[in-house]
Amino acid sequence: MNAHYSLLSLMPRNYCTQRRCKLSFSSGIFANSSAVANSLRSSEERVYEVVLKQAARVRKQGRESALDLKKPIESDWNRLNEAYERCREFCAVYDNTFYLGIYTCSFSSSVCTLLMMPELRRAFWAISVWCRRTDDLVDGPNATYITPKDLERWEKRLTDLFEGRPSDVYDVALSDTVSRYPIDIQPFKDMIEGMTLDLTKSRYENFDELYLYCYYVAGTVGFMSVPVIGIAPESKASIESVYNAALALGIANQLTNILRDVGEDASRGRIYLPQDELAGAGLSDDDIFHGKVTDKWRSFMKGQIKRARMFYDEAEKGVSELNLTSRWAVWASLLLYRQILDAIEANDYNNFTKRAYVPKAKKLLSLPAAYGRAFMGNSMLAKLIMR
Ligand SMILES: CC(C)=CCC/C(C)=C/CC/C(C)=C/CC/C(C)=C/COP(=O)(O)OP(=O)(O)O
Repeated sequence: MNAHYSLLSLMPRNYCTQRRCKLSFSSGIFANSSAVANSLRSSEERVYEVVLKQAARVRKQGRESALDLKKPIESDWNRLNEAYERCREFCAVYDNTFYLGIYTCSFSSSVCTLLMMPELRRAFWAISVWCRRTDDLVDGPNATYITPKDLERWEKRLTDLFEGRPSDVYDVALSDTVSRYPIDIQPFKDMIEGMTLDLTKSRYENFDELYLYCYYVAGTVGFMSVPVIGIAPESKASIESVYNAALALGIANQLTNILRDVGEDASRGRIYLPQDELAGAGLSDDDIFHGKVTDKWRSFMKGQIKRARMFYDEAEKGVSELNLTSRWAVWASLLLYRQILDAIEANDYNNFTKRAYVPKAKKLLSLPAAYGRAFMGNSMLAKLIMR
């Protein structure tokens, strides 16, 4: 394990890799194979390149939410308002979803959306709609008919809208959003890549593979969001560190999602848990398909939950660097989604037949807690009161 550490720390500039390495290895549960460490480096390196690319773009256009208030001609305003309104309606229909949890938050899209400024909300609606439509290609009613070729077409549409040639009303809104904020196309392309994986892959050999998948389907959302939210003008943090935290939140959310949905995914023949770690815990695919909660399973789950929490801890470091106006919403989504892990524990790790969920009352209680974190900062006192 130490050898992997030093190998990884030899890499120049790679703040992310070294930090993530700690995240992945410090619990000591995932450190038994050099193949894991080597491939871990490659996934993280790949993702870190996106962090650098995004940070360079933000540096060029400004750290704060770079809302470009250029006024289009009046008829465009109407067209745009109509497009954003359609996105809002679309999001309302998908009320229970988590995409950009900061405004959907599963229990009431309106509550968390209201925590955001109106312009930001519109941008998030547009991004959410695109993410949801992308996800629906492989998870929606037509999923069985979707081929990699269709995803290629979807990517072509994406390029078009980034170049100002939207194909439909939802794309009109997103095309406007990406022209106003320093949003790079790469996370969007990567999300499509994640959907391609969902079409072709139902097992993940090790955490390195899973990490990349989590980046594709959820870390990307963090990269799409921060350019809209913006970094607080008073923040001294590097842009890269804020993007790392955003990435960590996406990964944490997705890991939580995976741990919550083990039974549901298994019923579709999918296992998103690292195969080598399952084997290391003396578990097999069959154990998952049979869905029996044993001590082996509990102990395996404890390790997985511990790792997810480490990603949340990593994410926490960046939330306070975001623009104050949106911090509350991000805290709310973080605190809410993290509680799903507590719910899995409360279910005695039965994520085969029991869905872990956070009761409404608890969710509501998270809002003042999030408010405290956002406005009282990260002090020990705030943490104690607000947990
Ligand atoms: C921390 C910092 C610096 C910034 C925040 C950056 C943000 C907003 C990151 C959010 C990332 C995010 C919300 C990713 C979505 C991940 C996810 C698990 C999506 C799953 O969605 P659904 O499958 O609809 O979930 P539910 O099944 O729970 O409805």
